[in-house]
Amino acid sequence: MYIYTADEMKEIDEKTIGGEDGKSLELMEKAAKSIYNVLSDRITGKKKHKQVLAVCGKGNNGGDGLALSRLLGNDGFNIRVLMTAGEKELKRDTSVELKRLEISTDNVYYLGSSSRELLDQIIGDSDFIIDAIFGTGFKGKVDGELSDIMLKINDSKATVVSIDIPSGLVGNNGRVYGNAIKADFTVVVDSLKTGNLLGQAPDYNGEIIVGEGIGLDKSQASPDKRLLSGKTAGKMKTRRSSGHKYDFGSLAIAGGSIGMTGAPLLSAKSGLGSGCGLSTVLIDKEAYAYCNSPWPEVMIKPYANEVEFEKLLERATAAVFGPGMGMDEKYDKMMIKALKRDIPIVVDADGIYRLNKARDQLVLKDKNLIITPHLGEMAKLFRVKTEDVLDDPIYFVKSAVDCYNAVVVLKGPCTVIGAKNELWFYYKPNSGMACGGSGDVLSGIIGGLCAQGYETLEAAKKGVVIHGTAGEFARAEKNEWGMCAGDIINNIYKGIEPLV
Ligand SMILES: NC(=O)C1=CN([C@@H]2O[C@H](COP(=O)(O)OP(=O)(O)OC[C@H]3O[C@@H](n4cnc5c(N)ncnc54)[C@H](O)[C@@H]3O)[C@@H](O)[C@H]2O)[C@@H](O)CC1
Ligand SMILES: [K+]
Repeated sequence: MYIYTADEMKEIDEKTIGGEDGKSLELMEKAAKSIYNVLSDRITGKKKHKQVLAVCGKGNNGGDGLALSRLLGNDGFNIRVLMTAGEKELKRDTSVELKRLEISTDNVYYLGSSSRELLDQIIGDSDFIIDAIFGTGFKGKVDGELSDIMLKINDSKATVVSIDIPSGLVGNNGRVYGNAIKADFTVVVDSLKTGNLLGQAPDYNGEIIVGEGIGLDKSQASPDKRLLSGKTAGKMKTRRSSGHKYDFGSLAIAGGSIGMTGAPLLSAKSGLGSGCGLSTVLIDKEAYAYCNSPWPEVMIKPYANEVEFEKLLERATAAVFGPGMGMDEKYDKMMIKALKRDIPIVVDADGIYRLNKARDQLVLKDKNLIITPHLGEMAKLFRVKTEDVLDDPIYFVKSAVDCYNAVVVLKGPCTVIGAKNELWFYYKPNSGMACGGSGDVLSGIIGGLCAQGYETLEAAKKGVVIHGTAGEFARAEKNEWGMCAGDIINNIYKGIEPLV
């Protein structure tokens, strides 16, 4: 499934309409029908007693909401409409849809004209609220009376259905700068937009359902963004029954420092969990004394200097560099040694900001490099603020791909994987994954897959899916509060199963 930015979608809309009279209204009707088809499966009960309040803005999203209201009205629902813009401000098609609705003017309310008591009352006694205030054309911040109305809707008992995107979210990046609607369902028109997945979208979307296509002309769109899932991650390679441990690769994890020896251990254990034959933590001699492993299957080898470090790397078929390593400059030399080896390397955590320094000293052109930053690490890599990355994560992923000739995994509730000319979005919000060690587990899985011979993009895609699925199983066992990195590790095998 392809994903578009709101700007790309606007171009597609314009190309489809192509100045043809009536075409945009036809698309609006198709959008409404596709949303209606999704909803009719989900809205049950005696329709004639159900109150629907459609809250509609001046743009095409508002028009979609009005056209949908007509279909729901024909179906037996009681329809009321709250317009958030005056009649004269409405876009032409939206104005046409308001007339087509043909409901009594008593049931059409206007923000700014109707009293707050009355609006609070109609919000309070609605069973369903259709959120068609803003769609992907929204930019900026919601404030004033509209913001109060949104909060009222969010607090109401009604089931809230957002059309295309919860109103108040920015269509390109999913950011919320003021208030926004919190939906129970978001019914996306035709195709997912990046704003449905990124930024704060997971806190507002509710369940996301993509409606059927509305016949948009995408012939000139050249899409590069796709949804990553168990299906698009591809299958695991079969394992040779007669194979021995060296056939399944040897992973080295360089990391750990005093107080942070657990990070490389989590990564090493996860590498083994992903099927790799051997997993070894390479740790600074000083920190070695503090390294207590609960896993005897993980080897731990200390080094005193970069020469010893390089020697220990010799047998590795892939490496993870950075978990729990700390900021000490002495590790810069180890990083250069690691990157000079002709093996795939996952640079994670404290390794990431070092890449900036190492870049001038290395030829990264033909390297099999994977970088796995979270938002803050991406910001550090480019010496910008975290907010800047949130504003345009796609730009930073693409820039990191180009700067470092790497596969880039920007971790978050929607993880974005970037490679040359392609981007993959893995949308699996799970607040239980937001805990120390979860990233180490991911780098270990990806490293373990690289050690077994999966190429970098394939390892990143599979690794992200395995990690996310393992996290879902951990959540099912222990909930989002109770789960921790060790629980994700214990479920890696369940994350692999769908890919076998
Ligand atoms: N061609 C069409 O008719 C189609 C329209 N579609 C719908 O149209 C939506 C996009 O429509 P539009 O581009 O008209 O815009 P929207 O309906 O998303 O709403 C934005 C409107 O509010 C204004 N606005 C933007 N930021 C604002 C702010 N901070 N405060 C106040 N007003 C602000 C904009 O100027 C615009 O008029 C999609 O989300 C989708 O729902 C789709 O159904 C596909 C087909
Ligand atoms: K909306």
